[in-house]
Amino acid sequence: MAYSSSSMRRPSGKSSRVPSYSEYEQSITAPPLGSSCCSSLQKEESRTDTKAMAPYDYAGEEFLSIHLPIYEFDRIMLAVKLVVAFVGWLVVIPIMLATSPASSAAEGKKKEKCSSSTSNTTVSQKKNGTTTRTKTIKIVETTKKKSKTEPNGKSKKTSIAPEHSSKKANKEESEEPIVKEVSEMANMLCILGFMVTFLYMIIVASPDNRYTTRGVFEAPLFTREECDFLVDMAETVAQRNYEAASEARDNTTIKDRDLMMTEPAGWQKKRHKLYSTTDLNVITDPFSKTDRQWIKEKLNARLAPTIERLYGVPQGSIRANDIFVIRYDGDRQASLKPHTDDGDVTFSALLSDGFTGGGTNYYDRRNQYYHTGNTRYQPQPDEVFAHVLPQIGQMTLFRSPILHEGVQVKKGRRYLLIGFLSVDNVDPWSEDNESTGLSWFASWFSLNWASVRFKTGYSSAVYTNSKLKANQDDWMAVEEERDWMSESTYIRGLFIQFHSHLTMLADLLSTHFFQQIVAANQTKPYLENMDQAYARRRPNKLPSWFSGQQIELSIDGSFHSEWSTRTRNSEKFDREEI
Ligand SMILES: O=C(O)CCC(=O)C(=O)O
Ligand SMILES: [Fe+2]
Repeated sequence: MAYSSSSMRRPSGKSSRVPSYSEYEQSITAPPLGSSCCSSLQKEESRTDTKAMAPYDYAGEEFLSIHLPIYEFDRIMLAVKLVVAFVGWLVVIPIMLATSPASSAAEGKKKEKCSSSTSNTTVSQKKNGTTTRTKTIKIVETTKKKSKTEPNGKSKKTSIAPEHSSKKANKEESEEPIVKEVSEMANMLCILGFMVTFLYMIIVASPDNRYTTRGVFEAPLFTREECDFLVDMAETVAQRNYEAASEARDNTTIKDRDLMMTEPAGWQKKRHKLYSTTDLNVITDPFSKTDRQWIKEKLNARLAPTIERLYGVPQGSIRANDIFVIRYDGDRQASLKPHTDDGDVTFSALLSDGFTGGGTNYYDRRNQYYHTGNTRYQPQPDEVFAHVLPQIGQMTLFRSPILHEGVQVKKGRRYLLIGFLSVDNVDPWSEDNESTGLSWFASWFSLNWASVRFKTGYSSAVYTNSKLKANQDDWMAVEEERDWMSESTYIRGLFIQFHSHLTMLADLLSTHFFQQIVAANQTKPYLENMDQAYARRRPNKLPSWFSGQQIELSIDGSFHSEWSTRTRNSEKFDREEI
């Protein structure tokens, strides 16, 4: 079975409206499954330039149980629809709505004179003794002097031309302009109509929103054996932490040493300030270089292409804010309250089974907005739109602003590998903030993305402000360091308003759904397929899973801060070269 055979690309019975795919397939020659290149770690030399690759050549496509958008094609269609909406609302409909002045022919002539001598801005007219503001658009109809003129002064044969061409028309002696006018009210309605259409298309009809805002997706990430391996890896790291904490005398040499010594020993308990989990971060906790390499290769081969295919973002635009293993125990930390994550996309892979309870609840927050004034509104159980209890090795992928909670584990242990990911429009590691190739439709025109960026803008403004205040005696005097964002509380206020309103819009307008994109019983062949494809053709730009965990980008794409984890561990970072 060749993985890229065209008949396998789409599940049978699904519409195939994608001309671009046939081109993609022609450019791919795939060795059959089971050929020798199975280890992604050993086959670096077999990787070839990916420039010839199709943008959405996704190895696991044959296992998909849903029809994913063809982003390039759909975005072009969206752009075409936006242009049509623009022309329709702002040109065609105003022309259709334009009427001749309802006044007498003589008055009409007077008006013509007036209009031809003024630009197409608003003018005032005296009507019944009152002054009314009129005419933002004028449409000039020209007629031959000698042509038959109807009693109402309208020409039988008319040609419609915008007002700016009236000069030309006037030059021709034989022509006499008749001005049609669009009332201010009709104009406003057209502009409003365009704005509503524009927002509808961007919010609801864009592939980047339709499939991503409030959808929760499930797909395989690890085999059972790999999950066991990861759990062992995490417990070994915890053991290392515990030993180091035992040797240390107090909290000064090891942060939160006392907590580290409490059960489960060696696990962090206060790493996340607001919604603390019992966890181990792959960077700041002592995972070995081999451990990290192993995780990185799996994420490169399986997670990155899935995110790219699902959300329509280039792999090089993905950067992890935080990747960690989390542990719930029925008799210790057993749950996590409803919250949203710090990033654009979250992945969460289940690494264990044999526990009771657990799973993740995803909330539809729409009701929350109807409880106006109740800022402490608690999400209600009936607002859960998905309770996801996957099989071991399966991951869920969702946009981080979706409200979710870790459901209480009643008995046993539940381990997860979790990542909060950012999708960047500039490459933070390039010298000159190079573009990552992220489309506008997947970024500023995507409600979730834009909403998260505005939050980043807010925190970067607050950060800059507080840093300057802390570091400078007279911070107001440090002209060159102050930036426009840190200057104004209004700007910061605006950022936070944009953030919460865009999140609210996405909550209100998006379809909430859960979708298993690859069936759990396909885990083995699916993962093999993904690994082989990765071994054959590694993309030019890969996500930044590790180094990216320490930085934040400000809204304009420049670096704005380092996480304390980086600051505390800079030596280790340099040494490990991750
Ligand atoms: O336990 C879960 O499934 C959710 C965990 C989570 O949301 C988090 O760690 O941010
Ligand atoms: Fe979370």
